[in-house]
Amino acid sequence: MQPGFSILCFQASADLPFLVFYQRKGVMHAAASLLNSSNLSLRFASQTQTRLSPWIAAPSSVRLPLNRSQNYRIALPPLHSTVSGDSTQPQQMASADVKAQDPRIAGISSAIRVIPDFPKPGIMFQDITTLLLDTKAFRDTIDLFVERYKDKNISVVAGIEARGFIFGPPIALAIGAKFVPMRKPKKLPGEVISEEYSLEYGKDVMEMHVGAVQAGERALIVDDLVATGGTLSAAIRLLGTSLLEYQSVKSGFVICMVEQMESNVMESFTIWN
Ligand SMILES: O=P(O)(O)OC[C@H]1O[C@H](OP(=O)(O)OP(=O)(O)O)[C@H](O)[C@@H]1O
Ligand SMILES: Nc1ncnc2[nH]cnc12
Repeated sequence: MQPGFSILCFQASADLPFLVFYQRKGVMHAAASLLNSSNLSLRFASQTQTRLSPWIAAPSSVRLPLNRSQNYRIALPPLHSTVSGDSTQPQQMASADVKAQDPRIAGISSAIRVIPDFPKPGIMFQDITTLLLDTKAFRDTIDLFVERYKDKNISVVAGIEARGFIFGPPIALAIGAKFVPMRKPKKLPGEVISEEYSLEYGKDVMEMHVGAVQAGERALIVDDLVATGGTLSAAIRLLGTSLLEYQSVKSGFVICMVEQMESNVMESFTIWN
């Protein structure tokens, strides 16, 4: 697996160039655009390019796995980050990946041990415990996200159990946000809201405390890896938000920047409170 880094930006306001992120028949699709605020551009796979906005030139080199039964715990192809000199020209995105990557990303990628056939044959397990032993790579991972999000008015970092609990809190502290755990069922003692999501065999549930996030807050969701995207999608639904941005290193270290849309989310949070 090659090292990679990606940012997906999801439309939440009219003035932000966007990526498209959607699910259809259980398949997660994504397509990339530019982030005008940061001069970062990116590319990402789409399996249904015809559904994208016409000016989005979605590359075909990277694609998300089709479904969990096919790919659960099988490593994703790398995602690539790029730097664009002119983020006002989204049509240039497809050729922008010739630009330099952040040099820290290769170190982060190589610090993640890949274990074939764990926990079962055919699976390339991305073991982030080796990255945790490498203080530079660990710090670089946190720094990458902190640098990107420190001035984005984020008030909530939500970490997905369990590995999001490792990377979320240092990011939260560094950007001055609170940390909210998104837990497996029956772990949280207070009143919870729940979101069910599909697993390879059957379903699972993710929970968070009612009142942990208030209407109108802007949140990041942190996890170490996207495989099928089912976990991440459930976290997004749980926050009741509209995804703004999704950022990952290698096949992992996911961050979603989410912001509530006026239409339905605020009512939902009011009800929870
Ligand atoms: O994109 P998906 O197909 O949903 O898979 C990604 C999820 O799988 C892993 O967690 P896991 O469920 O293994 O739990 P753990 O972190 O507690 O080991 C990983 O940390 C993500 O949360
Ligand atoms: N390939 C993978 N490596 C580590 N954790 C995972 N969770 C789901 N797929 C995984």
